[in-house]
Amino acid sequence: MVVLRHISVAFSAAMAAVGTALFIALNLFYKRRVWTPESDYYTFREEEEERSEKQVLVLGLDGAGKSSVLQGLSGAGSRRGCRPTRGFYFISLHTPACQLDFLEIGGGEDLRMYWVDYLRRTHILVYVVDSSDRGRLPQAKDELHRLLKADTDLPVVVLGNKQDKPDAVSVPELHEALSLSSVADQRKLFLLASQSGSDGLSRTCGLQKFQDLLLTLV
Ligand SMILES: Nc1nc2c(ncn2[C@@H]2O[C@H](COP(=O)(O)OP(=O)(O)OP(=O)(O)O)[C@@H](O)[C@H]2O)c(=O)[nH]1
Ligand SMILES: [Mg+2]
Repeated sequence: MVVLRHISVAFSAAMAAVGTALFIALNLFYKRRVWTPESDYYTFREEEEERSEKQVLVLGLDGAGKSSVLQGLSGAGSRRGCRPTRGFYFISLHTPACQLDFLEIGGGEDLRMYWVDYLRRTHILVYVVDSSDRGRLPQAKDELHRLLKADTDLPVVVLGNKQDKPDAVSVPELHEALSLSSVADQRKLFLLASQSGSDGLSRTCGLQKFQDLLLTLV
């Protein structure tokens, strides 16, 4: 009986020792996986990047005023007669909430086929229309609807640009010409008037208002 009791005590002690060792090993492993300063730092960086950099894709027919709008936003002021964008134009805006990365792709016919490829990585689409180019409004509408079909969720801000021109169509006319009423029920869609000469954007839709709207949408 005494021998059996000794064996039982020894067995219990051995089990307790194995359990403790297992507990310490698991604890160390778990801590190393989750709590090392490095993993903490990378998790923080991923969250930080996720939170702080938002992509805004800027599209529209050639000559609509995309680069001029972006120059106005960047504070550089719009250079009248700036050159057509032959590829990309990029600016970043630093706001207290996040960094807005604007990417314009040129509106020339040869570049439009690439537009849809950039929808996937963007948070908002800004579509610029020359309100005074009445002859090309149907084309601007077709290109816009092609993009809307390719991405059915993306928030969209349409800028009816060149409102300073005497022959510019009004915002309600533009709404009609671009067939926006059907779209507005399906996604977040805004139509703003703009003019992008010197401080033009701040005079019409308002730089701060435009920026605030983008920040609510990202
Ligand atoms: N009157 C007037 N002219 C504008 C306005 N915005 C742009 N422009 C002029 O329109 C022309 C074309 O402007 P851009 O900004 O180069 O047009 P874009 O859409 O970037 O054109 P691409 O790069 O070729 O796709 C330039 O001569 C601008 O100065 C505006 O609000 N009013
Ligand atoms: Mg341009």
